[in-house]
Amino acid sequence: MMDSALCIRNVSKFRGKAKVLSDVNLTVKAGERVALLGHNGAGKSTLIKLILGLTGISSGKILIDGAKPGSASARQSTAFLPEAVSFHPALTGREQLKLFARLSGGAKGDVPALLDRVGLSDALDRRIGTYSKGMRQRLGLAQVLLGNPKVALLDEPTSGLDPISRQDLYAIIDELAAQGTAVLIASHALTEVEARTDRIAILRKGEKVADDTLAALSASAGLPTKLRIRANADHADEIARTTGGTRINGASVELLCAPDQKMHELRRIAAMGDTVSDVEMTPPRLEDLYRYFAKGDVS
Ligand SMILES: Nc1ncnc2c1ncn2[C@@H]1O[C@H](COP(=O)(O)OP(=O)(O)OP(=O)(O)O)[C@@H](O)[C@H]1O
Repeated sequence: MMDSALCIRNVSKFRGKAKVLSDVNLTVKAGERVALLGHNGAGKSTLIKLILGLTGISSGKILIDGAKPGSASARQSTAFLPEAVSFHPALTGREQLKLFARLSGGAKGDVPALLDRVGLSDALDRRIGTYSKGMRQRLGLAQVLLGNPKVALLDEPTSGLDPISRQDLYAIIDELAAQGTAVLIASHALTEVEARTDRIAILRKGEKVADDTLAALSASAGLPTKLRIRANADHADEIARTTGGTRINGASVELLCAPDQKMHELRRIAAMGDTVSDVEMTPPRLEDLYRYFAKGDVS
């Protein structure tokens, strides 16, 4: 556990008398991309503030590459991209990155190549005041890349961006992880993080209620897979009767089956021979899992 770039152990946080984080454990290894999900007020921002050393831990421990939050070493190892990153509007993208490199001491990199990498080469010498929100987020990520941090904390990095900009941003996040940075992404954008992270952690009312790969969370939640069976000719009624499924239109039958029943059902459908023309399988999505874990459907 201690070899993780980010290690959060039994962390609790009180705000006055209210316990806003309760005994949270979370680790992120070098090169790992972990999504931090949770309802409004679940404690995501508080956890990020604790990692950044902006507010004190009530009990437990956080280590960033072995260093305590807020220490010079931890600050050197950590990068933070807020939801709406802001820079001095009078600086150009090139000036901002050069300034950041100088202020952060060790950051070295080919600034024009980096701005090209994040799709800002045309805006290199334009004032940031003229940048769109997506351009500012890209510049923020360029800054994160330049710092080559051990841990990157990204708070809703794609909020308010168009679909192409979102994809571009995730490609840059992948690159950040590939260079060995441990990436923690706080987000409400379930579909995005489903495809672009290695692990999902879910907070509910300050407690971590899930932390695993999507596949493992699906297995532990035991949520059903949807099978849609398409009938040949007019065999839909017969298929519905045999499987106990529901007719959803003239030619198809829908059936929900538990994970341990899936293979059994598929064999049964295969045995129906030519009455079936096709079967589509839809496993539970992160949205279903999120509802299960975050909304308290856990029994
Ligand atoms: N400075 C503060 N003083 C008192 N209570 C606070 C403070 N900041 C946050 N809280 C409370 O702590 C709890 C967790 O808030 P937090 O902002 O961490 O949630 P979040 O998961 O980031 O929510 P969102 O998705 O809305 O950003 C909430 O009940 C909030 O009201």
